[in-house]
Amino acid sequence: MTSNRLRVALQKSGRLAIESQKLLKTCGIKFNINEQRLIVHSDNLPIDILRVRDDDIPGLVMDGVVDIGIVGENVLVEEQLERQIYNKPASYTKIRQLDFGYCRLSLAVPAEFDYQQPNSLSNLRIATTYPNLLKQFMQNKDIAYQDCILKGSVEVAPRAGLADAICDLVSTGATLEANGLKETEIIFKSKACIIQSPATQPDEKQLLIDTIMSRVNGVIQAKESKYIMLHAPKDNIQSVINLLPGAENPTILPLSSSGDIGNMVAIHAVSREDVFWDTMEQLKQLGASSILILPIEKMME
Ligand SMILES: Nc1ncnc2c1ncn2[C@@H]1O[C@H](COP(=O)(O)OP(=O)(O)OP(=O)(O)O)[C@@H](O)[C@H]1O
Ligand SMILES: O=P(O)(O)OC[C@H]1O[C@H](OP(=O)(O)OP(=O)(O)O)[C@H](O)[C@@H]1O
Ligand SMILES: [Mg+2]
Repeated sequence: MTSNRLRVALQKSGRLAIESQKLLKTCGIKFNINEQRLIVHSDNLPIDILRVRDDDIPGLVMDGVVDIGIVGENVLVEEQLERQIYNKPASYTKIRQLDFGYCRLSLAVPAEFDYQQPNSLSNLRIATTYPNLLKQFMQNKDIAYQDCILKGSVEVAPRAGLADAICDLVSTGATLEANGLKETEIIFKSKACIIQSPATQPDEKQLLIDTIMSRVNGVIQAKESKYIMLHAPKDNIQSVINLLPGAENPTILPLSSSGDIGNMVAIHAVSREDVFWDTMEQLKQLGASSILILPIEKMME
C-alpha cells in the first residue's frame, strides 16, 4: 500500500500505548486520540497513526502496510520466527531502541518444583504466548517438551492443571509470586523499539522519518541527562568537574557578589547520567554550594 503520508502503528491500549503516544507528541507530532478512532491523522504533519493490537504491529511493518511501528522486541522476534516458518515477509529495520517496555521472557515453575536446570523441564508441558521463542530456547538446549499456547493469563496454567511450567513476560515478578510461581530462567530480554518497513519508498517519507528519529534521539538523550548548576571554590574547580558524571565542557562563570563568595565561581554543566545523592554530598565536601540538578526537556547537538 503506498501513500504520501507516513503511516505509524502504535499499540491501541496496553503497556506500550501511553508511552508511545507521549514519545510522538514530545517529538512535535500533534494529534488527538479519540478512543473509538483507530486511524488518527496528525494535525501538523503528514502522518497517520494506526492504533492496533501490539501483536499485529510487526506484521504490518513487515508487509509494508505501515512505514514504522513501536513494539516490544519480544513480540517482534516472536512474529519474525513465526513468519520464517511460513516463508512470509519477515524483514524490518530496527531504527531505535526505546527506554520503556522493559521486561523479560522467562521460564517459571510452581514454587515447590525441584528445578535444577532447563533439563528439569524435559518432556513436561509448558504454557506460553511465545511458542517460537520458547522453541528456539529449548531446541538450542536439545530439550523435548510440549507446549500449551495461551493468549493471556499464562500464570494460571500450572494451578489450572493445564501445564507444568510457564514461559511468560516478567517485570517486577509480582504476578509470578501472586500465582505461586518462581522464575527459573530468563530466555529473552526485551524493550520497546521503533521498527521501519523495508517497503518505505518516497524520499519525502524517509526525510520525515529521519527528522522524527533525530527528535526521538534528542528526547531520549534529554531524559538521560541533567543540567547541573552549582557554586564551587575557585581552588577546587577541577575536582568538582571530575565528580560530575559524563559532563563535558562545563561553563564557568564569575559570581557578581564579593565577600565570602568572592572565591567562588558558578559551574553549569550538562551531565549525561543521573546525579545521585552521594555525588552531591561529595560535591558539598569539596566546598560546593547551591547545587541544583534540573531535568532537560529537549536537546539537539
Ligand atoms: N509487566 C510488564 N512491564 C513492562 N513491559 C511489559 C510488561 N508486560 C509486557 N510488557 C511489554 O509491553 C508489551 C505490551 O504488553 P500488554 O500487556 O499491553 O500486551 P497485550 O495484552 O498483548 O496487548 P494488546 O491488547 O495490544 O495485544 C509486551 O509485548 C511487552 O513488550
Ligand atoms: O512481573 P510483573 O510486573 O507482575 O508483570 C508481568 C505481567 O505483566 C504482563 O501482563 P499484563 O499485566 O500486561 O496483562 P496481560 O496478561 O493482559 O497482557 C505479563 O504478561 C505478566 O502477566
Ligand atoms: Mg498483544
